[in-house]
Amino acid sequence: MHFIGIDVGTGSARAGVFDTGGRMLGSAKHDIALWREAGSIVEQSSADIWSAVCAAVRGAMTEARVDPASVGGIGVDATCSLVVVGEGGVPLPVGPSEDPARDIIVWMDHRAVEQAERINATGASVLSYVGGVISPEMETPKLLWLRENRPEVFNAAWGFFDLADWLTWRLSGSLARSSCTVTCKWTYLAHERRWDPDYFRAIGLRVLADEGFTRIGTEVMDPGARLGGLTSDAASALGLTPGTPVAAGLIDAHAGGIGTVGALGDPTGSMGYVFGTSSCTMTTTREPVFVPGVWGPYFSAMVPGMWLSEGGQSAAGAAIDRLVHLHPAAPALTAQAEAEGRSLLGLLSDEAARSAGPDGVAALAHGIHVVPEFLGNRAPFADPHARAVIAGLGMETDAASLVALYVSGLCGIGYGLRQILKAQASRGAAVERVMLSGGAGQSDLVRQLLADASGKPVVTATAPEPVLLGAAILGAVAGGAHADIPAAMAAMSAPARTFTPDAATAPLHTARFAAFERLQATAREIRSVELNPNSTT
Ligand SMILES: Nc1ncnc2c1ncn2[C@@H]1O[C@H](COP(=O)(O)OP(=O)(O)O)[C@@H](O)[C@H]1O
Ligand SMILES: O=C(CO)[C@H](O)[C@H](O)COP(=O)(O)O
Repeated sequence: MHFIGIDVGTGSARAGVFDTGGRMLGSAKHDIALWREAGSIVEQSSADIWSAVCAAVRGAMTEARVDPASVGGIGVDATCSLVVVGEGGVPLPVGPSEDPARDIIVWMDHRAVEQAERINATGASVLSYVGGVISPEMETPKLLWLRENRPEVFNAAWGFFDLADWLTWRLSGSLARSSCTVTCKWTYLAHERRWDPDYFRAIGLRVLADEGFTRIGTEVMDPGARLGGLTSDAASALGLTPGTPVAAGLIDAHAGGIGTVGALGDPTGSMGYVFGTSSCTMTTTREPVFVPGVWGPYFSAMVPGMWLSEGGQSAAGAAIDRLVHLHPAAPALTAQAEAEGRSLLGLLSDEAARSAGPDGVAALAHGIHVVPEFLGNRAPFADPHARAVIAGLGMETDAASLVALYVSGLCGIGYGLRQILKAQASRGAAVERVMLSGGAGQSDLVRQLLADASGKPVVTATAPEPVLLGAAILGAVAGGAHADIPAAMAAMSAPARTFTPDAATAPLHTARFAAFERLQATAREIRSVELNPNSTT
């Protein structure tokens, strides 16, 4: 039997065909469109994503050369973006472009910062299950924005979906939501199996409670639960067999967690770290752990029956990309990388590995320090207004100085991880290791640097695409090949290599981490002075 995993990231849709042991037999990837506009607006199209998914599944099946009749289950993960559709799934325009094709407010869209602030000011009790502070990246502030700014669209909407739930609806016709999506992004209380109507009434979304939550989900299933079978329409679009089991889905980061944290047995000692456009830290606990500024604790949001604490940064791979493009050597090195069939970041990673001397890679940073918070701090400060800080730049324009900037940015990502590990450990959620996945964590240089900067062993998976594997694990459980998610994780995932923190570079990282925290705190202080100029006199 075979299983298909579908992973919709920010930049592309991927699909992979796996066997019961978790071996990937074929995969394919298709880019997806993204519109950015002033006002922190970032939008996508569900129709475009659906075509990319269909093309990716067909491509993966062709490469795997397996019979569609042998596909025993399909699992899906996607970014936690908000899809807004009218009756029967007709796309509705979520933004000022009025383009109905643009029916998705992307997770990183920060248009609802003010709504999030107002929601936080209510002090509603559900907030203690999102780290104490709701983020503008979550869905209820975005729904409130829609209601206040585009009431005709809000009123006309037949359904509001997290992208993974929209995809499982498109595949199976089931309107059931995943306990992952609604718990992490919509304030569903999975530990009590209910919405809190008082919350919706208090924040200005009374209508959703009054209508019995029909537009945001009345049936909630654990990830991996069988939602139904592939509809004939979906089957013909994907080239698969109608009736193939479809599983309740996951947010993409959580699929990365499922694809990695069970590889060494008990998931509670291992933090899943998904390093893609954003970064996500996924920590599983048996009991709820309340860490201010770290999202959760969420029940049954990743491993069913367990609790999850989720941290990370809104811009991670995207922050490194932005950082290196600020440097004057970036255009020439991009052209060189393209001519060599590499990406600029791939070239910089190779160059850093080649140039590192006995003092280690971090020494290449040459006194440059970066707090890469271009899109705010998700955890542990839950501060969407935070911005990046770069200290120590000179007039250099050569390739070595660009490598130095790249390495400093990666160190900053690692120190952000260290800060989250520290905050969680202080509340009783310490972990022994970090299980890495995501497109930005593919090079050994990045892996070692993350271990050195965070101070924790970094473990990679044998799966070339652990996020896709996590999605396929859902399909395997829905298809009955494994009894439950822990059994499927044990059978389908395995550790590959461990990158142990290098003791020789530990003092340098300790010093750089102190500088990181100092710069971060200073930037926070400067912002507060700007906001209250009279407070210093
Ligand atoms: N060598 C590298 N060093 C740092 N970041 C990288 C490297 N290679 C890729 N990235 C970053 O990884 C991200 C893509 O990862 P991926 O998991 O494919 O993203 P997503 O799932 O969010 O679409 C991009 O933001 C890119 O800048
Ligand atoms: O918010 C998230 C998880 O809760 C993710 O960061 C978001 O879904 C985007 O993921 P990616 O960086 O892999 O595209």
